This record gives sequence, C-alpha cells and structure tokens, in this order.
Amino acid sequence: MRRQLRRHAASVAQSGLTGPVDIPDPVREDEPKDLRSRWRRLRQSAGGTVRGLPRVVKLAWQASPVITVLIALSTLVSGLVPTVTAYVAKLLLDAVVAAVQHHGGTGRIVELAALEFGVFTATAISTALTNAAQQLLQERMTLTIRHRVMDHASKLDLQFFEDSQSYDQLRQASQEAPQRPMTMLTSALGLGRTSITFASMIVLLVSVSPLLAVVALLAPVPAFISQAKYGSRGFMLTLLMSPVRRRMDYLNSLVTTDTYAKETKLFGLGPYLVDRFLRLGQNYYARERRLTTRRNFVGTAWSLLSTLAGSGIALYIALEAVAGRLTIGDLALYTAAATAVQTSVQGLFSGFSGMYENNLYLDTLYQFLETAPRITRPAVVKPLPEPVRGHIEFQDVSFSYPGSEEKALDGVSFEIRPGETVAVVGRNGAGKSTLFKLLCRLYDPTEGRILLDGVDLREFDPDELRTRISAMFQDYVTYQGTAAENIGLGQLSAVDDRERISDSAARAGVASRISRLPRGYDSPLGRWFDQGVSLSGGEWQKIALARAFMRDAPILILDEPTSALDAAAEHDLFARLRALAEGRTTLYISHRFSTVRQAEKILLLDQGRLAEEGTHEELMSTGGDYAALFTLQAAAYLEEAA
Ligand SMILES: Nc1ncnc2c1ncn2[C@@H]1O[C@H](COP(=O)(O)OP(=O)(O)OP(=O)(O)O)[C@@H](O)[C@H]1O
Repeated sequence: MRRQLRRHAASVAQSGLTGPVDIPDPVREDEPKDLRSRWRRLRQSAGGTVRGLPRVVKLAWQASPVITVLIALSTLVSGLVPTVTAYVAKLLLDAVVAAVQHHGGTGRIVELAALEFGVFTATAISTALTNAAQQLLQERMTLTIRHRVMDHASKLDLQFFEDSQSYDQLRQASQEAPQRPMTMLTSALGLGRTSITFASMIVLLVSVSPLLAVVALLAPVPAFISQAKYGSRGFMLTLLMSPVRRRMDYLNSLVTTDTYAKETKLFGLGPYLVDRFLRLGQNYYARERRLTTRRNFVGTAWSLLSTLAGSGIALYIALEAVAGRLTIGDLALYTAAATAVQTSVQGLFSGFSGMYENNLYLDTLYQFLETAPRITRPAVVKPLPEPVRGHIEFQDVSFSYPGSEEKALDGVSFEIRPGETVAVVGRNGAGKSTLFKLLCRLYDPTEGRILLDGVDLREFDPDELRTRISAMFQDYVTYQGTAAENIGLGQLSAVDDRERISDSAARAGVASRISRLPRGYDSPLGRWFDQGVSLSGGEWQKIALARAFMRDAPILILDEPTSALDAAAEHDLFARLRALAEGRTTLYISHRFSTVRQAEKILLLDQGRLAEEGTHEELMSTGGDYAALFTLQAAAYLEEAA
C-alpha cells in the first residue's frame, strides 16, 4: 500500500505553487481473486500490524514499568466488565421474576443489587485508573521519544539534513512520530480489551445457548465487511491527502509569516495563494465528503442486515422465554451480549486499522533512529597535534554530493602553509563552499585525501577536529537570543565570559552597535520574543563574525564574510584581517576582488577544478580567468568613477 501511495503522492499538484490542484483517485492494485491469495494478503497485513507492538511495549516498559503493569491489569478488568455486568443483570432479573412469581424472598435481590453496585464501583475505579495511567504514560513516552529523536539528530551527518528525502524522514520523526507509540499502545489495549469482552461474552452465550452464540457471532459480519472496506479506503485517502495538506500548510505560511510578507505583498501574490489554498481545500473536502457519505450510507445498509438478524433472534428468544424454555434473564443477557459482541467486532476492526496506520509512522521513526552517521570516530583515533600548526594539504580531492552524478570538486590539489591567508574565488557553483565543508569534515572526499599537519582528517576524532576550526558559513544562524548569547555560542565553554564576548564583538566591528542597544549585551535579538531588537542584515553578519572570532582556533574559515557589509565595514574588516588572522591559517571566500588581492595565496575554482593558484600579482601576470574577472570588476568601478 505504501508503494502505491508514494506513487500517487508524487503525482499530486507538483510543487504546490502552480499546477493542477486535482487529487487523483487512488488506484487500487488488482484485488486477489482466489481464496488462498486473499488469505495470504490478510496474513501479511495482520503481520504488518502487530509487528510494531513489541517495540512499543518495550518503549512503554522503559518509560515506566509500574504504569505499564497498571494499564495491562486495568485493561483485563475493563475487558471483563461488560460480561460480568450482563451476567449480574441476568441473575438480578431472574431473581426478580422468581420473587414476583413466588411473592416474596427479596434477600437474594438485595445481595445481587449489592454485587451490581460492587461491579459498577470496580468499573468506575478501573476506568479512572486507566485514564490517569494512559495520560501519564503518554507524557513520558512522548518525552522519551522526542529526546531520542533530538539526540540522534544531533549526531547525524550534514548529508542527512541536506538530502530532501532523509530530511522529510526527520521532520516526520520529530513532529508526527512522538505521539504514535502511545496511540499504538492505546489501540492495542483497546484491541485486547475488546477481545476479552468478545471471548467472555461468547463463552457466556454458549452457556445459555450455543446456537445463540453462533448467531451473535455471525450477525455483525456484514457490518464488519463494510467497515473493513471503507475503513481501509479512508486510511488510504488520509495518506494520499497528506502531501496536499502539507501544501496547504505551506501556502498558509507564505501568507501568514513575517519573512514572506514583503514579497507576497510586492508581487501581489496574496489573492493568488489564498485562492490556491481554497481550491485545494475544496478538492480535499469533496473527496472526504464522497467517502464519508458512501461509508455511512453503505455501512448503514449493511448493518441493517445485522440488525435484522439480531432482531429475528431477539424475537425467537422472546418467544422461547414466553414458552418457558428460557428465562427473562436469558433474554436480557442475550440482548446485552448481542450488542456487546457487535460493538466489539467493530472495535476489533478499528483497533486493527489504527494499529496498522500507527505502525507506518513507527516504521519511519525506527528507520530514522537506525540511520547511522557515516562520519564517525575511527577505531584508532589519532590525537590532534598540540598545538595544531594549521598546515593543510588537499591531495587530488574529488567529491560528489550523494545522489548526484556531477563532481562538485574534481581532482583538487593544493597546499596551505601554517598561518597563511588564502582567498578562494570562482563563479557561482564552482565548489568553494563544498571545499570548506570538506575541510570541516562535514563530508568526506569521494576520492583523494585532506591532510592537516600531515595526517588524514579521517584519522582524527571529527568532534575534536572541529574544536580547532572557527568558521562562519554563508547561511549563518541568527539565534533568537541575547547579543551576548549570539556571540558566546561560538565557544560554549566561554558563553558567560563577557570580556571575551566583547573582545570578539570589537574584532567583528559590532561592539559600538551592541553598546547602543537598549540593554547592551543583554538585549534580546530577533522578533520572536518580546522586546527583541531587529538588526539589519549587515549587523547580523557582524554578530555571526564575532561568534566565529570567539574561538581561539588555529584554523579560521570565512565563507563570504562581508557579503552583507557596507563598503566601509568591509574595508575595515579586511584591513584588520591580517591582525585577526595572526598565527592562524585563514581561508575565506569572496566575490569582491578588491578584498581578495591582499591574500597571500589565491585559489580559483572553476566547475570543481582548481583552475589557477598564486598571488594576485602572479595571477594577473598569467592573464588567465582571474585576471579577466578582476579586470571586469575593476572596469565597472572605474567606469562608474569616470
Ligand atoms: N547539498 C547539496 N547537495 C547536492 N548538490 C549540492 C549541494 N550543495 C551544493 N551542491 C552543488 O555543488 C556545486 C558546488 O556548490 P558550492 O555551494 O560549493 O558552490 P560555491 O562555489 O560555493 O557557489 P556560490 O558562489 O554560489 O556560493 C553546485 O553545482 C551545487 O549545485
């Protein structure tokens, strides 16, 4: 079923922004015709349904053994309650009839009434216990799972986050899955409770009349069949609709989120997006309505058959009671039992389908938890040299992103001496950021190797290695925290070290701006929280730079550090870069050649290959691509100046 659904999901309304809003019918696979293959299919889906159960029980046990036992016991009790209640009611009725007929003897009636009171009290207590236990277990299990998901996500490779399929898995695992194990457990408990009621009722009925037991069992079959048919269609529809719902959520966020508001207004997208949302919603509703109406009408027709059979039997029993072959109590018992059996058959079905659906979600959760990071500590860890000198060597390094044929880096070799300042340049998509990611060991090269102080990066502990690198990426984070936190997070151990934080801010050229904030370093930044200060793009970039400067690491990596800075701030930063980079090996990416020329070495990448390497003067004199690009930019400035 999953494969089928995935096929359809892909064909629904493409990107969601344009294209058709129709929702195709789920195409059902050819139904198996012969009995044996039907049986096999039933077994498969039943197997798939209960597969997840042991894992869930284990989770519940880990979350709280006491509550788990309590829930199991109360399930047993509440499963028996309807049968015991029906039986006591029968005894009571029989006693009443006997008393009426013999005019007197109310002692037994009082006893039975007391027993009935006892049963009701036990029911109320067990229901209250079950509810409380379920709520508590829900909280604990959700917490346990969210913690496990978060913990696991924090250990996964960057690749996992940059790949859309696995990222989807993560979203599902963190948003959908945490509630599922408890829902699964609740379904399973419901199933257990219903099974107990069902079995005990049948036993009770057999004791009254085996024929009645058979009839009571057969009467709900038509209703069961219609439930099964429409129930599974409903589930398929829900899954088929999930990409549609996701699209609707996306459209909704485009119109209601601050970051999109500017463009939405400027391009006049509001009415268009609202209209798409509405059309998708109407389509969705129409499908839902069709299924719901059919399910209810056809379901009712089928269950009328059951009602007919049940009423016939009730009449038969009534006549038998009149004839004195059955008691009034038996009549009452049958009525109660027939209703209970019918409800439990429906309960069994919905329990099964609920478990089936939850199991699909659980599969995703476990798949996610089983994903192992590839970039891990080697079996034999080489300790990092003390101190790290920062001698970097790329030896014939090639790299393709997973799932991509193209090489983002292709046979790149170069060497950077300790303490050298290197600029990496090249057109968009040339592979500059990729080179940085490899150096931080966020990915491993597909071919070749990268050496730090003569040792392959893969021989170090990756976490240790990263503590020796300060980096600022192109898509730096703007944390919704105070100015001090935004900077201090660059070196967690010094997050409270105000002196170091203000020193880093000064180096990034943002100290005076922070001092002008209402509460200085304690001012909250960003608009998510009350009284947060909105910074400009360039100011945020300086904060990110300050964060990179927090770490006193031997390697400094800056990916377009001045892309949002004004000309004066950029000039100021590069004028000080020498001092800032003192004693560290520094690599930076920049598209502005005025800032590149002062680097001790320039690497020009072109479509993943290292096309040119040297100082500004050397590259200018060779008259290659660098010289051409430099002249192009310089000419533009000169023209403007002229
Ligand atoms: N996560 C990714 N998955 C697949 N391909 C990627 C990924 N990131 C980048 N690429 C591809 O790798 C190539 C190099 O990208 P990279 O980001 O290294 O370029 P860049 O030189 O930094 O470009 P820019 O100057 O635009 O920042 C591009 O063709 C890009 O499409």
